[in-house]
Amino acid sequence: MSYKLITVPQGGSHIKADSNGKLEVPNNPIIPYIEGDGTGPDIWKASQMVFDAAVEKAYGGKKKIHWMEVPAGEKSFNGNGSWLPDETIDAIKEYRVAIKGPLTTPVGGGIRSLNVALRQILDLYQCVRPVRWYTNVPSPVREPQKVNMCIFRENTEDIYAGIEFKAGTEEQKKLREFLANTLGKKVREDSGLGIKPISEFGSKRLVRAAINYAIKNKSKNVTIVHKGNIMKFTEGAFRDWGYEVAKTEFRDQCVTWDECNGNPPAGKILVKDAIADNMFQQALLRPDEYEVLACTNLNGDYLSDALAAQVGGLGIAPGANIGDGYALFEATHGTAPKYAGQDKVNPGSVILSGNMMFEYLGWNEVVSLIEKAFEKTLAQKVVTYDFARQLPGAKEVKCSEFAKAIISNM
Ligand SMILES: NC(=O)C1=CN([C@@H]2O[C@H](COP(=O)(O)OP(=O)(O)OC[C@H]3O[C@@H](n4cnc5c(N)ncnc54)[C@H](OP(=O)(O)O)[C@@H]3O)[C@@H](O)[C@H]2O)C=CC1
Ligand SMILES: O=C(O)CCC(=O)C(=O)O
Ligand SMILES: [Mg+2]
Repeated sequence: MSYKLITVPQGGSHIKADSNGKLEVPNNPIIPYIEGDGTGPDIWKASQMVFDAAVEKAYGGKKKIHWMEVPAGEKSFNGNGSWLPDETIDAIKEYRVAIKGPLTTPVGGGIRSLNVALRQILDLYQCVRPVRWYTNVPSPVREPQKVNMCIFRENTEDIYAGIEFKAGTEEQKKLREFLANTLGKKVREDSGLGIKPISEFGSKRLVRAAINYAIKNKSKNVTIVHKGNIMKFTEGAFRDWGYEVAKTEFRDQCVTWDECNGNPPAGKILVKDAIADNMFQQALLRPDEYEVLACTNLNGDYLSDALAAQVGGLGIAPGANIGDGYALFEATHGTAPKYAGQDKVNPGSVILSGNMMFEYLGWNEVVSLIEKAFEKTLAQKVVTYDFARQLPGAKEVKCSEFAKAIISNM
């Protein structure tokens, strides 16, 4: 495909998929990236430095990523008048695997989230966010080493579908009148209205992905997180469809809580559920009893930041948006705008998101190099401001310096 806004790097090749959907990764893949808004450019620069150094170190020049910038967000709007050009979507589809920095979403008006739009348009239905603790990282809990969970957040539905009507508008009036006259449900005249779609298809494919991950990683349990006592036909249905997947598609591998009273036979994955508010306290009080969490979109969003806090904060919270044959890696956090341009924030989040990308590509030598060098740098107490402010004896470094320290530890 030819592009007007995007320069395709010379010397790179496409990542392809075979007829079973298995990725075929060349030694010189072209990988699209979005540097992001706010602190995005600082973090991206630092992360890219680490990725290139790790690939060079692991393969001595035999493999190399050909990075291809694709426009999105403020930089794109200022350059070409579009927040999210079609070319960006086309390029991510064409090249299959991409990585991005955070993009700003205004509150209460203005454009809808570009981050959410990318997930929906590309049908990246799994938001995968692993949460674990690293030695020396300051944490507000006594035993952060007990936190080792992976959030699977449904990424395309729920209130993120963007079906909302502002109070005082003609659309709101029509919907309110329909609710009152046809369905007998009255809401206050001055209400904003939102619709929360949760489908059987969307719920089942997310829970299926979570259970497959649990099988692959030998996890002992999968918890379906929902608010089904209050939102019976959305959150409650998510729970029921989740159990249905476990019982019908993974009968040999899973046992549900009800079937074994919480004591699964050896070798079986325990599938249980938790009402979301309880899940937040369970995560603090009994974190080691939870490994994989399958969540609706909003619950997963809230839980992501809360769990990240338990292991030190958003500065090292990685993530991936994954669909069938396509993936877009990105940190859990946003643009942290007050630190923009200061070369200050922790790039660990994007570095670890990149490491999830290398795992997805099967470049395991790079994964291991980055992981070990990252751990070693933290062990030396060389950290950015977020950890330095709570870590006695720490050496505080800038975002770029943290990246250089990781490279020197490879
Ligand atoms: N996927 C995406 O692109 C996302 C985009 N956003 C968007 O980002 C914007 C800002 O959102 P906001 O709610 O402030 O949340 P942010 O995640 O941007 O920041 C919240 C706080 O988290 C800490 N933090 C975030 N990133 C880092 C980092 N790399 N290193 C160290 N600390 C970090 C900072 O804490 P402290 O102040 O304590 O130093 C920061 O003030 C909004 O427009 C929002 O919509 C939000 C989430 C995801
Ligand atoms: O798109 C946004 O601005 C926020 C998204 C978000 O918080 C998330 O995906 O965790
Ligand atoms: Mg969030």
